[in-house]
Amino acid sequence: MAELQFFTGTMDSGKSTLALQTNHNHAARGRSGRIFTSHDRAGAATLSSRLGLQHEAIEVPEDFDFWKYVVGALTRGGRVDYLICDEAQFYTPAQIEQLARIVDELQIDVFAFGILTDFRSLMFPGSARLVELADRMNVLQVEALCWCGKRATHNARTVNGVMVTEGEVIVVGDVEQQGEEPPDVGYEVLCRQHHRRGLTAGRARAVSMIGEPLPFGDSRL
Ligand SMILES: Nc1ncnc2c1ncn2[C@@H]1O[C@H](COP(=O)(O)OP(=O)(O)O)[C@@H](O)[C@H]1O
Ligand SMILES: Cc1cn([C@H]2C[C@H](O)[C@@H](COP(=O)(O)O)O2)c(=O)[nH]c1=O
Repeated sequence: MAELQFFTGTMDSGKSTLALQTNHNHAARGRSGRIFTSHDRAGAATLSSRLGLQHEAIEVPEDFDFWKYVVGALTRGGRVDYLICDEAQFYTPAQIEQLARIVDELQIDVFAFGILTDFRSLMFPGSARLVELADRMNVLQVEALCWCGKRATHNARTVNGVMVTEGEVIVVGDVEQQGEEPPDVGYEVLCRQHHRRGLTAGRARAVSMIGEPLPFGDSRL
């Protein structure tokens, strides 16, 4: 039986790497797949992983119709065994419904990868529909970590190094690496407590460097 599977985790938890590995393993067994993505950091029509791998992909704009695309490919005599769908948080709920229909009516496996919540910790509409419709939901095993060492569960956005909670939902960007200058718009993965309190690594560092003795010790961070 074909399945709609949703692989989710914070930014930088290995989703795109897993998407490329999944494609590799299925293709190595002679299965024929199609790779889709939307707004990848590496540019349009590319699925890229921070481990350095990348693959050509089909870009998914808002008006793209998965059902029409797959039925068209099959009608022209093509073979489609599975779909890899990266950055699925950016797909519309209607597109997620098309993916579920492809699984049910065409018996084609769909592997979708994406983050669950945006920088405000609200679900992306596409991810919410995936949670509602997926046969199986898998949380990535490699834990991305908050600066405090706890498992990171939330994606924070920073503008000039300061965490923000207002702005456009879609802004392509990357997590900052240690020691790097903060970019104009960047992201940082945090535990819930530090996301809720707006306490990024940079702010925690600044607070702990204030000369005055802290009334409650470091525990207030
Ligand atoms: N230099 C590195 N050495 C080993 N692992 C790395 C390195 N750089 C990134 N990674 C791994 O790659 C993961 C990010 O992979 P990626 O597929 O781009 O994530 P996602 O698609 O979830 O944002 C990191 O969590 C880390 O485990
Ligand atoms: C939280 C959040 C993220 N984005 C963007 C930033 C990146 O370009 C992608 C996530 O990619 P990754 O492979 O999972 O690292 O999403 C956004 O547009 N809006 C947000 O709120």
